[in-house]
Amino acid sequence: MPASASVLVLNSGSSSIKFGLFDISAAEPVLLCKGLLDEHEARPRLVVKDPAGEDLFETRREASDADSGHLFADVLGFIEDHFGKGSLGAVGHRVVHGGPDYSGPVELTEEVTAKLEALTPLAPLHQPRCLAPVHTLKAVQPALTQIACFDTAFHHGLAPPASSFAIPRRFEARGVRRYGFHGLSFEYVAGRLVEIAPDLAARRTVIAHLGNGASLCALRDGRSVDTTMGLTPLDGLVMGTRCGAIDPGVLLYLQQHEKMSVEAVQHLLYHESGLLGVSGLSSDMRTLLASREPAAREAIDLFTFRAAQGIAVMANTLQGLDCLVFTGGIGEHAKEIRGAIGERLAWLGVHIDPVANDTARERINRSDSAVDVFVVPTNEEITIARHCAALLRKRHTA
Ligand SMILES: Nc1ncnc2c1ncn2[C@@H]1O[C@H](COP(=O)(O)OP(=O)(O)O)[C@@H](O)[C@H]1O
Ligand SMILES: CC(=O)OP(=O)(O)O
Ligand SMILES: [Mg+2]
Repeated sequence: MPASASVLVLNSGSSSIKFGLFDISAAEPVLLCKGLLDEHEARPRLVVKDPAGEDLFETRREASDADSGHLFADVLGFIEDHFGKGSLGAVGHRVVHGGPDYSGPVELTEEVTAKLEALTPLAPLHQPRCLAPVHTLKAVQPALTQIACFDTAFHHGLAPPASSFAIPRRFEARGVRRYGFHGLSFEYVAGRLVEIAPDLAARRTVIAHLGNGASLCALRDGRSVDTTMGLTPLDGLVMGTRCGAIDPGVLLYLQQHEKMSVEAVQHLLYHESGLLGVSGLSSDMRTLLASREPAAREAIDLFTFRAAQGIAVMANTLQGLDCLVFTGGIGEHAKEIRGAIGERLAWLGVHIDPVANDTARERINRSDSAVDVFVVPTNEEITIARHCAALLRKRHTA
């Protein structure tokens, strides 16, 4: 491989840290290997697989190594051993919040990194996890180019009224508005839709990204015109441990009557709510689907009720619905959830074919469905690799 021809992509989500190494010497990035940094086990683990999913490498850290940052350095070591010294041209990071200033990828200088760290109160579950590896990798290889790609960027064109909150306007001027997240996923899925169903791609589409975090995006002409997450990734749908949209009076009540501190309310809403809070069992949809506990069923019902409700709201923004796409861990794998959401939306002309839904091979609607329904596996990592490759090329030709 030519020197500096690859990009390492890190995707730090709320429940997982995934990565991919891409060759960017051709127009379209090619996956060389992928992996997972697993912090949930007693000893943090790094697993690297080839593009087909066969194991290439695995290492574990001591339990005392509470900071899994060392694992990022292990990834660099693996790349040097396997692909040669100097083969890595840059690292691309998924950064959840880009704030008002960033509508596209940006190089992570110290100034930019500090600016993004200041946004931590707006994404406390994600922003520190996204930015921690920037420091670790800088300490190991100070000369390495690091690039941030934002969840918020895809929604940068959101305009009032979709982007506005009904509070005095002076707050909007200070950046208090709907930003929206999961943009790297929506961008990828919108691109795939152009390939799968070119006649539909410009039409009224809702993409349902249902993972540990969950949100909806309404697209017209492939662009975001509304979304369920807001200033923070707490708004909108029921999530693994997040509450989604909630009467803001509840927050006041918890502070005034339950005497909870701001930090305690933040912890409750980000870490203890959602599927976990309602079921009292788990934030993981697989566990809930396998459970016979009534509380698990109640959590699932609330999840599908609110997802269907949100899709109807997005359809109203679009003044109709032509196409519905499921993605994310739950959207791609949980046929029961897709089926239940479809049933709640039958009045809107959503009719899912049970056999196609079982196999989840792209199109899953019945032939008499007014709405075309698809399952499209997301790929935030390749979206980041594409952005990094474009930025590096621009820098080269500048
Ligand atoms: N086969 C499956 N059936 C049902 N749910 C699944 C399945 N596989 C993954 N999930 C769910 O997907 C969610 C994680 O989604 P994912 O998009 O991978 O997370 P993240 O938001 O961390 O990127 C979990 O709730 C998990 O239970
Ligand atoms: C923004 C967000 O909620 O991301 P994730 O689903 O990866 O937690
Ligand atoms: Mg995710």
